[in-house]
Amino acid sequence: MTHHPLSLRPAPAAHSRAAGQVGVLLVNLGTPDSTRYGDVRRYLSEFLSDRRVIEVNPWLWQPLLQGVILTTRPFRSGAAYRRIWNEAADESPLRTYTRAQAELLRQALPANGPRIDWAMRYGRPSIASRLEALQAAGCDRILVVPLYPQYSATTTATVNDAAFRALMTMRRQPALRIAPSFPDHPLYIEGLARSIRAGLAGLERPPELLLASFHGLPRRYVKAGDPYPAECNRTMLALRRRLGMTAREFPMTFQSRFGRERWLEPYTDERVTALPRRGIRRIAVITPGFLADCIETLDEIGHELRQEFMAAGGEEFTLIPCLNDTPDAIHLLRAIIGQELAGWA
Ligand SMILES: C=CC1=C(C)c2cc3[nH]c(cc4nc(cc5[nH]c(cc1n2)c(C)c5CCC(=O)O)C(CCC(=O)O)=C4C)c(C)c3C=C
Ligand SMILES: [Fe+2]
Ligand SMILES: [Fe+2]
Repeated sequence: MTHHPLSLRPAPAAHSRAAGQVGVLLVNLGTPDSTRYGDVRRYLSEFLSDRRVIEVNPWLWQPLLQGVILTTRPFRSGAAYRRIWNEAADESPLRTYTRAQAELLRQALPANGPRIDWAMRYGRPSIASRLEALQAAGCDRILVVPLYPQYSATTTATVNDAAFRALMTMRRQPALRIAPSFPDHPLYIEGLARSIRAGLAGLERPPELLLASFHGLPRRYVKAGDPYPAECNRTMLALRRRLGMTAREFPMTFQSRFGRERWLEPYTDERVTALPRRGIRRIAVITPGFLADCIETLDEIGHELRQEFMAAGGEEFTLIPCLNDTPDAIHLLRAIIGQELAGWA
């Protein structure tokens, strides 16, 4: 087993011309190139082969993944992506919003400020390709910002892995910083509170229950030390305090269970479909585990969960959007970048 890369890439030619600049790389999860079977399969294969995401012996997991899972799942996921696809730009919403966040940050920052770029952990543009582009543009100091409000080894840590793996092939590496998670950053909480007010403002009758649904995680990972649910709790404590609500009035649940083992509970779908029986027929759902709307929020909540709630006797289902490319999101990212570039910019 080699512990050093065998071929180190030559430093980019432009580097010597304009060195000394600071770069910022925003990174979100990823997305297939299209909704076609082959593209969705390739994307899911990369994602679900990440050993941070699936902690199962690859000798057991890979045959299962490359066999039954990747034969069937891309059809279901492809149909879901087709329902939410941004047809105008021919890309997924997560990609659209991540790019928009980067573009709006560029406009918001001074011309001599840091160079802003964006990448996806799985799919394109890859972290390695954008780190190289930043370096070629003269950035010898780069801040990586994983766009996950709450830390998890399955999301944040694997972004960091990919960034450092890209550096492994460079003879001349940039200095690298990683921004921490921001579960209860005052500007995140403020933005969420404002999005709730805006989301409910247009309704004829207020919902009987407001519920926060976070992406789930196998319980096994939490028992092994993943701090994700503690970070979700920090978001909820701060948001409830900000709104003057109790855990009963504003509960949290976990969505997106995958496979047979136990995930974080309560499960969003079970909790929501039980509500009409208890007389709760108008609900609003917010998803504070995501900075941008994606298949998990727009389709799993906005489409599937809505249908399940209505089929169970629900009457009104309101999905509150993520901060996406709103001024609140840009304000938050500016603050995080400013804070984490201290001493650099
Ligand atoms: C199977 C294991 C998975 C774990 C563990 C997991 C953790 C995790 N994921 C997010 C955020 C996102 N996940 C997204 C999609 C997605 N996630 C999984 C599986 C796990 N996630 C799958 C199979 C998929 C693909 C979608 C599908 O086929 O149904 C996305 C959206 C991507 C998009 O393009 O829209 C996000 C964002 C978090 C925050 C998290 C743990 C904390
Ligand atoms: Fe996920
Ligand atoms: Fe999901």
